[in-house]
Amino acid sequence: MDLVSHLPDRLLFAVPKKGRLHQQCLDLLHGSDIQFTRNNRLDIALCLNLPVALIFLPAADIPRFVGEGNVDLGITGQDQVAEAGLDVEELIDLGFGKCKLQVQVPEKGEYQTAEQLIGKNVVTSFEGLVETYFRKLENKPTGPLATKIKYVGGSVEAACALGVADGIVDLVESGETMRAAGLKPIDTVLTTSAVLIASRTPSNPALVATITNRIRGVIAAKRYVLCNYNVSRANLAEAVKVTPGKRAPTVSPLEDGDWVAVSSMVEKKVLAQTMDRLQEIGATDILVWGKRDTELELRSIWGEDRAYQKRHCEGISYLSLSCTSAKYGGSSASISLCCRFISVLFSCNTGGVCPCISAS
Ligand SMILES: Nc1ncnc2c1ncn2[C@@H]1O[C@H](COP(=O)(O)OP(=O)(O)OP(=O)(O)O)[C@@H](O)[C@H]1O
Ligand SMILES: O=P(O)(O)OC[C@H]1O[C@H](OP(=O)(O)OP(=O)(O)O)[C@H](O)[C@@H]1O
Repeated sequence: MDLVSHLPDRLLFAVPKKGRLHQQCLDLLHGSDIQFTRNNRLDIALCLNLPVALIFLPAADIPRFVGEGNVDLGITGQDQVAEAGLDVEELIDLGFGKCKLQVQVPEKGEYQTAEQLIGKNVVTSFEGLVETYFRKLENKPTGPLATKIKYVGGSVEAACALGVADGIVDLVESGETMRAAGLKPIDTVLTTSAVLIASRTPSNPALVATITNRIRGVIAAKRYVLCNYNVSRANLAEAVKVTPGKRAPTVSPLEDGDWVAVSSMVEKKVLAQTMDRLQEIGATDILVWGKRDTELELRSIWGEDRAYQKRHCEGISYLSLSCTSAKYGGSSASISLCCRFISVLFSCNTGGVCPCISAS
């Protein structure tokens, strides 16, 4: 098919061609039934079931193409949108690609605050955001800055060790890269996650709305599970407070007039606590339906600060978990289970103790 002559009829949708956001974007397109086949080495793919052409671009270039109206829709990081400084419409926070743009300095160095970097060498891939940051810090709205901001395209963390920088500004997720480079954070410039963005002048607003709604549905399905349980009418008000749903729960009468069945959407990250609470209230027959998301569920067990643990789980099917729980008389329990069935843990209150994890 002649790609170029087919493009004008189609809504153009830019997705990152590589890097951290690439695979999750492909998963999102798949979940939204946006079907395509991408020929080897081609950065354009025509959709088979919608008048859409996917354009595979570096994440950093996507805000420019969308902001200047050449492309209708795009997925990239909020950091890239802010860095480009162009007017685009942010339609949905997609909830992945979460990280922070941080000021980092050598762990054992002389700098403890960002102010101490004024007049020094700072290396980054985000020149625009870093200039804005130091303008504020130096209280200099216009004119040349005292701080020397130097651009590098990648491996920013190496700049201090190489003697090019006194401090750097770069993206941090788990913190492993910076720790390994002997750096520590001293300030956060912004927090970011992946977003769906649209041009202010899209070629086909109705199709933009259709795709946006499909993606919103996929995101909701990833974030929520459906929780069903039975509860006595006497405890219904309390149970509804615990499971208010997205809008409201569905409550159906049971043949036993004193009891009702409740069906409600629950955010995965609070599912464990929600199930514990429902049990305390006296709900029975608690069943959870929905796609499992191991990363989210692990986070709900270990908490955000244990995010690094998740790395152990990527690409493996089985985990060994052990935890000491007051519920089990302070004894230690070890189990191996398939990632897909990790939700089994939800029925096991870990008593706030962090389980250990290892791949097996
Ligand atoms: N460690 C990270 N964790 C989560 N999200 C990240 C991380 N690093 C980058 N991102 C997000 O992904 C976007 C693209 O960054 P990435 O470094 O993957 O792009 P790239 O430069 O195109 O790829 P590559 O680094 O493979 O050349 C960033 O703008 C940010 O929003
Ligand atoms: O806090 P962490 O989880 O360690 O992640 C942070 C690293 O991830 C990004 O780089 P990436 O690996 O995408 O490569 P790059 O340096 O070439 O951009 C970022 O630039 C950091 O180097």
